[in-house]
Amino acid sequence: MRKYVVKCPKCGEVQDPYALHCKNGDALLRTEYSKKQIEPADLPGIWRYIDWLPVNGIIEEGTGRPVTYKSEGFAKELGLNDLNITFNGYWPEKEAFIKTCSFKDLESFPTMQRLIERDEERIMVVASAGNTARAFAHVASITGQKLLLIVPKNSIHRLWTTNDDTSSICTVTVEGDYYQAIAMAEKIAAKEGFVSEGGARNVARRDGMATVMLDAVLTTGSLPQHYFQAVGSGTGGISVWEASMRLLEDGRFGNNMPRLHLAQNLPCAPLYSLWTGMELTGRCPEEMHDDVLYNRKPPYSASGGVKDALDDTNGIIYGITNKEAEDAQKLFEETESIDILPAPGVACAALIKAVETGEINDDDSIVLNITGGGQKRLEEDFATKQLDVGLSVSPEDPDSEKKILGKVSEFFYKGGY
Ligand SMILES: Cc1ncc(COP(=O)(O)O)c(C=O)c1O
Repeated sequence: MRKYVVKCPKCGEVQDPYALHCKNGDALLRTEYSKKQIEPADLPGIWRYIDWLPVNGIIEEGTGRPVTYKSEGFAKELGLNDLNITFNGYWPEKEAFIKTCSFKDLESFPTMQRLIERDEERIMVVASAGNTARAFAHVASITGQKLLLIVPKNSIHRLWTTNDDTSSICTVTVEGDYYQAIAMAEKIAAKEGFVSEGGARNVARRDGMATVMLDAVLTTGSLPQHYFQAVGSGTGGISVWEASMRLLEDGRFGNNMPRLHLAQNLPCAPLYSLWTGMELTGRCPEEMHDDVLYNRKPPYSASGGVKDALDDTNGIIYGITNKEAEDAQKLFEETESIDILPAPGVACAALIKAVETGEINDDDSIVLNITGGGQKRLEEDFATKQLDVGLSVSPEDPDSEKKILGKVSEFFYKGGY
């Protein structure tokens, strides 16, 4: 029996396991695993959840995974009795070993493993506002897979690594925002010799992020009533919804579909705007607490996308101001004694808001996804180095594609391709 099939949730047709689109429409394809009850494996990192990852082997160096623990400090501050934190980052005292300090490693490792299983020789193209690029650079520096990163110029401070060998990574910056980096990456990925990692449409990325809910539920023993996360594309929200469906079918963790509480950073909050119908104006992404949360084209209305996830879970989206996010981040860091990235500060603020508005009760079971943290903690243990930028292009430059292809040829093939 096959370990899994990739199916369209709308038309029900089984598709090629590596397909990114349904032949019959725009739905996000979904993995269906033969094994209906998950058994944690004695493997490092997220591979512990290999039963529900669309891979057959593992990358052993990928030892990071989400770690769930019951909050005391932050919970007490908010008056909550069952707040569980799923921490994605570096915090060895809690056995958290994600060395890029964000949950994007949960996506990059299974995606890379699938490329290996497919004997993929082409150059993988990744567009990112920073944390995703760092996660893909990390795994590529381990496996040696050729990687072209396309990132907005103002995100380069996030492109650091703890690994020495970065010879398989070519980095290009775009003078523009994340959307312009995505648009450029799409053009390059469509050319011969390149492969796109697929973004929200890649089941390996989503099932990798789904391990947040798997870890939370296997640690606490039951599906939570509420799940909080800061979102840009909302892919993490879709992923935990899909994980919850599998856990419901598993049958051992209760009958409760967790309610999604997604949080966006105002005023640059396209998902919040789509969901509320409210028009927002502001200088985006400059005016944000964390610009990794700005995605101008999130997968909202496609079948199996963010809207379906919210509808099915009676979900809610919060609009969070910079001040609210800053205060919440500070409170979390002080009460839990670990540094976190700015993005999860937005999720912390949403949780505070939910308590204040009565969306949740003191005794409700809650999972708070800290999507990134421990960077300061990591710097105590490891030296980090910035990735070199090979080229900078402007989206207005009609020769930008040509320049990127020239750079790639020089970087990987010494100009000979
Ligand atoms: C730390 C962190 N949290 C949350 C998000 C939002 O994730 P998504 O765009 O999948 O919704 C990102 C995106 O890059 C991130 O880096």
